[in-house]
Amino acid sequence: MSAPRTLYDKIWDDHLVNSQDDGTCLLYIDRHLVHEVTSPQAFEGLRMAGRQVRAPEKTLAVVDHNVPTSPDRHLGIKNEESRIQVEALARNAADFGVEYYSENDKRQGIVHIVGPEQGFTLPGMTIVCGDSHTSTHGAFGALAHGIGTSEVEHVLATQTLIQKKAKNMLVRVDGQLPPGVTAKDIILAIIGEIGTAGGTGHVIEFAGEAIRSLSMEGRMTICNMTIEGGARAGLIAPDETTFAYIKDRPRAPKGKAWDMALEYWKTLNTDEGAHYDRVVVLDAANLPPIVSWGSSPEDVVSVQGIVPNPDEIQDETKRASKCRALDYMGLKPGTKITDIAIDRVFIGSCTNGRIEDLRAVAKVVEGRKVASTVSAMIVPGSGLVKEQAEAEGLDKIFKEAGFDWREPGCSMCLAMNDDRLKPGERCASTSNRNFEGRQGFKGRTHLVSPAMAAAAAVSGHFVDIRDWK
Ligand SMILES: CC(C)[C@H](C(=O)O)[C@@H](O)C(=O)O
Ligand code: SF4
Repeated sequence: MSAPRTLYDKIWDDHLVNSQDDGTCLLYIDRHLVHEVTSPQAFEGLRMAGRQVRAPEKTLAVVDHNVPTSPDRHLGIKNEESRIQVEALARNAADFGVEYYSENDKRQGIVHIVGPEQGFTLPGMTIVCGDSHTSTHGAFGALAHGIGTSEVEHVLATQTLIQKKAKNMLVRVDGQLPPGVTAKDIILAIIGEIGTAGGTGHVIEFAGEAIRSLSMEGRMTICNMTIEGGARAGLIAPDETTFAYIKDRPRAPKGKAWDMALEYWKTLNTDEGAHYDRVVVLDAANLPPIVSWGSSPEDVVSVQGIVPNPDEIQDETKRASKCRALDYMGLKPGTKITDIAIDRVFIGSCTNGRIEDLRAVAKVVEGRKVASTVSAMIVPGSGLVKEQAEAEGLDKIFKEAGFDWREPGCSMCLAMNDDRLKPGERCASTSNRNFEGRQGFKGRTHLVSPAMAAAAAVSGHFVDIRDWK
């Protein structure tokens, strides 16, 4: 009998091409997603060396960060820098024979929403993208790493990646989530607990009853933000929920190939007695809706809580950084979270820009109006999410409530396009990062779930979604 292995160990072993005495390994890569921000130099490197893309059929390119989300974008991208980046990806994809979704293709969207949607992301695979939130794909039981531009070039040229094996960490979430509490609240609570460096050097596997009960969309939200907890990747073992999501997707295996794949996928779970280097346990039943108050995703508190007082922090450096965060956020210790008024609402991103997120928003805002003091936008994560939402009439609910209904892209998640906060503006956002300037120079971001963002849009301040009638 071989030693019991974790899910991470198994995927790793199945992809190991070479391993050196110092731990340096070469991994085979099954899927490579490419976006416009981190790929131009990589393609340029290939061109200069006279090399080809080794496996174009395992590579998929899509524009997301720089695309405008205004309805007139088919008329062309006005911002010159953005236009140049987008055009470069279109040209590189054509030159190297890589499939490409332009901003006018309805399959276009945020790279981490497009991969799963197309069935390009499958269990047991190694998946890379020049983007930190590649961890999202771990929701399918795939080992998904964000990589840098020089690694993008390496994968394009060789379909392999140089890696050292990470440690195994288990985050088990027991019990059932109370009504109104979501996957977003689970992951924000976990990061609050372990800190943004808590997962450093580890791949985190999420397990437990609460994780098993989540839809694929919720699981993607969890794995998406694993990277904010410092981990190298997030993983959730595939199960019937996973297989049902994948079946009949355009790129999913069909017929006999499906049966064979399914047989393999069912082996993708951690063996009884396998060793984890670290284990964290959380109880879902005790989780409240969570709101971030600072400029790091670990700065979180219950919606029923108050802005914390940094004076109570022992460590001097940490105290100084939290004081700075409060100053940046324009908040005073002791302020009730529900007393914080907001100016903007952003619903979207690869964390929470999928159809279930939009349904959750529609449920909260149907028949109501966005507060007169708030400007709110909803940005579907892909053209297919947009199409589905419109087929269900969600766009009408949003527009009647006073939301701006946009075209798909990263949008105000990171303000690399026209969507951004003005200095001092305070935003309830369903995205994953609240760093200084993330949503615009001097913009103030509070990370929340879609339902919490929707309720804040209507109320003009944070409210406890559990009290929503
Ligand atoms: C632009 C890109 C490289 C970046 C990332 O790596 O995550 C972005 O997607 C982000 O969310 O900050
Ligand atoms: S939506 Fe935000 S987090 Fe996701 S890839 Fe785009 S910029 Fe990065």
